[in-house]
Amino acid sequence: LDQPLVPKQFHLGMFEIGRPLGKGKFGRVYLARERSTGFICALKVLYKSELQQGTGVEKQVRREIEIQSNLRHPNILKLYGHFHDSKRIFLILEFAGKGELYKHLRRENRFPEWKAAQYIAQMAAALRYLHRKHVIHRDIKPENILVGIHGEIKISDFGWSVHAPNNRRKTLCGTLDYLPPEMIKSGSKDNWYTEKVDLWSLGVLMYEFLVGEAPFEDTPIMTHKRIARADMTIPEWVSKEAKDLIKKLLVLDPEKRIPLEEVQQHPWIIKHCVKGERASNREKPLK
Ligand SMILES: Cc1cc(Cn2cc(-c3c(Cl)cnc4nc(-c5cn(C)nc5C)[nH]c34)cn2)no1
Repeated sequence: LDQPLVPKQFHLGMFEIGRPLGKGKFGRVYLARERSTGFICALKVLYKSELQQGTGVEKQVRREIEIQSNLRHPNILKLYGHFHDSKRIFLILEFAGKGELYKHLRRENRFPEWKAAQYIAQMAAALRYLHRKHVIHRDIKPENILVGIHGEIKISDFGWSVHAPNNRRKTLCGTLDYLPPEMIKSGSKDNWYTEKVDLWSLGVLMYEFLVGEAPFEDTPIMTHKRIARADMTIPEWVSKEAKDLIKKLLVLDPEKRIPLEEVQQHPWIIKHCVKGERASNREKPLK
């Protein structure tokens, strides 16, 4: 039943459009309801005119559709279908009831360790699923994560994801903060790299959840330098288990980064996420 939008041919008349939910570089997202079933979804509207400026964004949207349509995981935002008219492309997306994670992070400044650990555990599960399908997300950051009605996180925006191995250069747009050293290193023409890039970004994400700012946040030049040297300091008030996991993810050599299976078994994750943990060391009852 979780795929109620069965028809293969969708068109705009099938939907009642509700309030705008957000906007991105190339369009907007609206709350929408499919008329015949009452199914609530998020309709992402992209304007072809803005995509066709030869920036390769059109290929990204095609890749986003191709990749995300074939993914089914509780921590990955579902893409149910797509259609277009003369001027616009429409993506029918799962509605995430609690919106964009980065807004929660900005509002709360940083997350308590139990919440950050649950989010990182869910991210690790979603990335394991992606990597098993040889999909590298390549753009893991708070802005690309949504929160479902039960507080679970959902990776969205597969515009930058690719099927490994890939030697497409990632043109730099947006923040440098999350780029791994192997992607900013100049020199080799082919940016050939592996799923390990998502492990680095997971480490940056974990740091930002706990500290409230990214580990290499600085001027663009300095961020570049600090990433290339993995030059970060972790505040002393971060628990030693959390420090240990961050240091095992933010490793310059991609091959030496802790694998996702070991992330899920790490003491910091077990301490906060495994049911049946002694209540005494839990600030918040597990659901
Ligand atoms: C274009 C464009 C805009 C964006 C960013 N963006 C994503 C959403 C969004 C999606 Cl795709 C799915 N479910 C959502 N639920 C919300 C939401 C829920 N609450 C309570 N408040 C909000 C906001 N937003 C959702 C909106 N904008 N990406 O590409």
